[in-house]
Amino acid sequence: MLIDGFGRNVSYLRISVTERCNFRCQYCMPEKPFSWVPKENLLSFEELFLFVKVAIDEGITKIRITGGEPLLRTDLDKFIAMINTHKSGLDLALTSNGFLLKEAAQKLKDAGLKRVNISLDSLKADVAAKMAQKDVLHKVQAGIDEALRVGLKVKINMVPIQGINADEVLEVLEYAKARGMSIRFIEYMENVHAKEQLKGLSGDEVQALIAQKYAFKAIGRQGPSPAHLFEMEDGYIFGIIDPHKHDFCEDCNRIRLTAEGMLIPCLYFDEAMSIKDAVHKGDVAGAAEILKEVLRNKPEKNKWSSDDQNEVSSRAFYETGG
Ligand SMILES: Nc1nc2c(ncn2[C@@H]2O[C@H](COP(=O)(O)OP(=O)(O)OP(=O)(O)O)[C@@H](O)[C@H]2O)c(=O)[nH]1
Ligand SMILES: C[S@@+](CC[C@H](N)C(=O)[O-])C[C@H]1O[C@@H](n2cnc3c(N)ncnc32)[C@H](O)[C@@H]1O
Ligand code: SF4
Ligand code: SF4
Repeated sequence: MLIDGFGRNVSYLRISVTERCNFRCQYCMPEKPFSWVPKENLLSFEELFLFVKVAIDEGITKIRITGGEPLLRTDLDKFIAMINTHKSGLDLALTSNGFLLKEAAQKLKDAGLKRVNISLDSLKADVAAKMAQKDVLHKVQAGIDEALRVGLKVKINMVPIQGINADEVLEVLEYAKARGMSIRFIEYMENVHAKEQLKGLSGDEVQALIAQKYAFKAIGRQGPSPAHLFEMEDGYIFGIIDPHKHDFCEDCNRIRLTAEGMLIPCLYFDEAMSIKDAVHKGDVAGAAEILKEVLRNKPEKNKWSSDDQNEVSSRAFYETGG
């Protein structure tokens, strides 16, 4: 079992397999030109796998592959199969923008992937194009359809931004509901890489929009997940991730590994330690020691709820994988 410095049980590893992305979302990496391709000193899947085995042995039971856009990394299905073959029964999931999913879904499912969380910020082609700075909607919807068709569990993530897609909360909720998918509305988390002056909808504002049409009641959180859940009268459940109001850090169960091997204890802060040398050398004991050291230093909580408006995270979501 992995216990951090605040007594929290850490059982969830998020692995970002690349910083690269085929979108330029306003809230994530809007200023990078599409021609920008970060020079990544990527860990190979074999090196990542060595760490994954260490982490599983120490108590990790949930693994999420993210990015950047993880589907840009060739042979991702093979990496997923390596993990699944090593240990079945893991909660093995992916977070993707969905653009390349139509082609990949069947292979990922066959490799052992169980769930995929897909970002869908709008159902209007022009609004989706404004958010991602690229014409994406048609391909994303095709990716969603295919993921459902092959039997993956699909969850939708939406980040409502005032003046862009905030008026579509109900439509996206109904789209997800009609297809039997969960949905979470995520408050925009300020960080220095996002477009300046973006204003996200608060969780309370999202609730008020949904309440105009539907009755629902709060049912709390499910385990250590950051989403607060709400149940509609017909039993459909949606979630809201609102770090500005709620301190879900108190039972945080997660750590993050970047594509270059930085082990990050918290989404908000810059602190990290590298596992690169250890995995290059195949040093299992060294990798386990770094994991424990990072956990000893895991911060208590983020600062998005701070009253200080100058508190902005400098951690890039596309590096950490969100
Ligand atoms: N502040 C904060 N936000 C988080 C954290 N984990 C996830 N989020 C937010 O939720 C977004 C989507 O997370 P996902 O990649 O779908 O993963 P997840 O919420 O763990 O998904 P499930 O396993 O399905 O519950 C992230 O990109 C963040 O914006 C966290 O530890 N802290
Ligand atoms: C960094 S992306 C990586 C995976 C994939 N490219 C995608 O978009 O789903 C993971 C999640 O982070 C969320 N995200 C990115 N920047 C964010 C921000 N500033 N505030 C809140 N969520 C953010 C996205 O909406 C997405 O759901
Ligand atoms: S949120 Fe995901 S899809 Fe959008 S730019 Fe960031 S990494 Fe790419
Ligand atoms: S902000 Fe940091 S401490 Fe809070 S839930 Fe996210 S990773 Fe955990």
